[in-house]
Amino acid sequence: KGLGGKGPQRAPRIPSEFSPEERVTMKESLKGAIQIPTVSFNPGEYNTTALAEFGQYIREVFPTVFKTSFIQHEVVGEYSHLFTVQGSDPSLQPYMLLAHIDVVPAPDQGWEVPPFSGLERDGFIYGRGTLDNKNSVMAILQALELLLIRNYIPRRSFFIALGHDEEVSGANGAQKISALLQARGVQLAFIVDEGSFILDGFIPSLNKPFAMISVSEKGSLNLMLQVNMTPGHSSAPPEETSIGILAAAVSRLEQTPLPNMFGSGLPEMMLQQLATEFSFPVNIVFSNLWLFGPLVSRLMERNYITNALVRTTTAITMFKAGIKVNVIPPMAQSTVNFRIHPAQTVQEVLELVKNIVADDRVQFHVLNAFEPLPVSPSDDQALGYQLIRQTLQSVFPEVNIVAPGICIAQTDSRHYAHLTTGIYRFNPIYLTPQEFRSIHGINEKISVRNYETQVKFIFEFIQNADTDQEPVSHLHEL
Ligand SMILES: CCCCCCCC/C=C\CCCCCCCC(=O)N[C@@H](Cc1ccccc1)C(=O)O
Ligand SMILES: [Zn+2]
Ligand SMILES: [Zn+2]
Repeated sequence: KGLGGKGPQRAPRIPSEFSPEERVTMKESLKGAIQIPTVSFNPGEYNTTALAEFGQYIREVFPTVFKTSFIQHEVVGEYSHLFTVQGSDPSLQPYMLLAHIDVVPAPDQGWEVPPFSGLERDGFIYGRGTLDNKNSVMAILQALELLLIRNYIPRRSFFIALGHDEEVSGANGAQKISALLQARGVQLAFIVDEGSFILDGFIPSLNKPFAMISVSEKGSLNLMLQVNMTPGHSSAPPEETSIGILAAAVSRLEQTPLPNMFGSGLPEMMLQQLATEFSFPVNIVFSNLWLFGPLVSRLMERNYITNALVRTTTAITMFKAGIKVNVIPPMAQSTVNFRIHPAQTVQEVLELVKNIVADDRVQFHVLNAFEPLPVSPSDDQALGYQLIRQTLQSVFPEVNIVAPGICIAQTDSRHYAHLTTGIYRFNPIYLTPQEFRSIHGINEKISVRNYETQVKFIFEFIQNADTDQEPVSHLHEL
């Protein structure tokens, strides 16, 4: 399976071995990046001082990247960065590596060390952005810097796009870079972005980690529900108030999960691929989903993470109402954030929601919506997927399970969907459920070892992508 054949004569491969000094520089550079608080608060509302400082910082720590003649660097939307690395063989279709330099806010409360300190403790570097997503920003540039120092010249061109507002929609970063590339007529072989990991301990009876490469991404719908009622004196209240009506409506939504879509796509494919790794009887259950599908589907619902894989989720995220203690509230508003399963559309979700609320007094306002992303290929012919597999095999020989999955959050890659059919969301680092909770949470941290291996992975990946071989089909014997 995978990439085959021996290509024509080419430059010798550069081994992914780093000196002790390089390893120290690598981790210190990441710490410095964490110390710059590139926080996004709201669309258009960022720490612009920090973003500008970050632009200077990468120039300082990756000087070779910035002075190499075959690399063009452009600042887009004021703070995002686009690198065009010109390969020596124009017949090879370019690809793109994505990451984002902004982070979500991190109040000090609850952190073992201040979130923008970048402190190292017990082999871990702490801080906002260590997993989401300065690790990728720095690892991509670090791997390229180290390759260039070793006189590497790529055969296949590639882009590196570093957005500055992914955490608040990507409208000024990724969307502008995407428009620029489209205007230049760029079509990409594939994209690699954040969005999944080598998952360790997510499935109770699976005792080994597995790499989940997300080949699709959930959509979203932010819906504002509003109820207007005539205001008046609270001493003679009406039977129902705008608050009561709206609270009942959102409660109905919370109590009525949208349909379980298990049976229509990727999670089943993932479990089938994992089946042989489980012991009896789980292996039998997962390899016979035609029979045990309903049982597995119910089990998936029980855990809040696997639940997010099988259905469109409903999260009531905002509620606003009332103006004074003794005034019947004229208006109540609530925002509900739906994450749409790839087997559904925005319109279908909207219809379902209206039927659940079933109250004409509730008005619906779509604040914004994004359709789920198409499923990228993960077969033997899929270059991006196969390159990730191949690189995993050499950098993580202990990880022998690779499966396609769904990204339950949204990534900047969605803004580039018209440039390629192959979008792969994968960070080459181990992640436990506890570490998953630290993303946007507290005590986000990365082990120095994990970070070094991420650099190694990208160092290898860039070289692997120089193949001119199309992935070969696996010949099945009859
Ligand atoms: C059986 C196996 C279980 C597997 C479970 C899956 C485990 C999940 C692993 C990784 C998911 C991490 C995702 C990291 C990417 C986070 C990206 C993000 O936060 N995006 C924002 C973007 C956004 C969108 C709209 C407005 C503002 C920001 C998001 O989705 O909210
Ligand atoms: Zn992110
Ligand atoms: Zn994030």
